[in-house]
Amino acid sequence: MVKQPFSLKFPPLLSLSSYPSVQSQNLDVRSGSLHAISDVHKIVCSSSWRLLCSKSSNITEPKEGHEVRAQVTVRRKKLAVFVSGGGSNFRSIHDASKRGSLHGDVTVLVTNKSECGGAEYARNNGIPVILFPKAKDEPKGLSPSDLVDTLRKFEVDFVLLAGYLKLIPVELIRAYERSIFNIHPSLLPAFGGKGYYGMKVHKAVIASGARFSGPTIHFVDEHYDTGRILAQRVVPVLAHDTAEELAARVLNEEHQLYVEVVEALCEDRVVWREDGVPLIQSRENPNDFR
Ligand SMILES: Nc1nc2c(c(=O)[nH]1)N[C@@H](CN(C=O)c1ccc(C(=O)N[C@@H](CCC(=O)O)C(=O)O)cc1)CN2
Ligand SMILES: NCC(=O)N[C@@H]1O[C@H](COP(=O)([O-])[O-])[C@@H](O)[C@H]1O
Repeated sequence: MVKQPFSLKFPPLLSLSSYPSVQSQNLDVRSGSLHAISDVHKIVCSSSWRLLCSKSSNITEPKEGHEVRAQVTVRRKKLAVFVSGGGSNFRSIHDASKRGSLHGDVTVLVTNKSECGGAEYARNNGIPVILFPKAKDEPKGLSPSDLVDTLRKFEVDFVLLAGYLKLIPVELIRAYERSIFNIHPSLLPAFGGKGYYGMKVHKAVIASGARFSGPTIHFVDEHYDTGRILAQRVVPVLAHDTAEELAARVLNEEHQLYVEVVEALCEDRVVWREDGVPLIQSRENPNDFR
């Protein structure tokens, strides 16, 4: 679950102890010197930040103008990805996990199309595949509460929808509060909702005369595409674009954007502004949010 590590009041207070997955005993900080701790993520704190740490740590207040670098161990996250088609976003996320840029692992794939490209890729990479919901003509399948129980057994932290075309049931929404995300191929709230998926989205964008489009990543709530927007990228819609050309341009940005967002999720860098808007804290500069 995306916790509220701190509310964004300036000067922002970074309370490590509010990071649920932080083991403060791994905190070993001296101004200017860092000790390598496996799976370490550095939080650079300039003097404008006050680092409130758990009692057991021995952080000293930064001298004026000094940087304090805190190293904390963030627990590696477990990811469930939901697909219905080719799974190129799923593969991008899995690639980032394998190359080490993403502090998490895809531990299970969920699909309503057991023979789709994403499911085949998962089976070829040793990732368990779960069918949900079953097709009407299939004998038995998981109920929504069975699905929740199964994801709990896999100790899933975040649920990532990537081209999944069925409505996520409210049981899962409630069980994974603020922990289910979706990527949509338009600049929501435009061109979203029931009936807007795949090429239908790009055809509607072109027909509308819109000059820009791009992917949106948002929190998932009970309705299609109405959850809080977390990240977007913009691409031009060219005068003579076909839907396929626009789709390819948007998809290229999707692959990069989803990896960036999931990296932030796995490093506990998603925070909530006081008005309820979620923000992503920059990995390089903790004073930078977008
Ligand atoms: N509870 C939620 N479930 C899902 C969401 C969501 O935001 N909340 N996002 C969708 C993904 N999506 C857009 O990003 C989307 C997918 C499918 C549809 C749609 O109209 N589906 C058709 C059925 C299509 C099919 O079975 O082939 C329909 O429901 O009639 C709209 C938007 C994933 N789930
Ligand atoms: N409304 C949902 C929707 O249209 N999702 C879109 O399906 C495609 C899946 O591609 P992929 O299977 O190659 O990741 C992606 O373009 C994604 O934005």
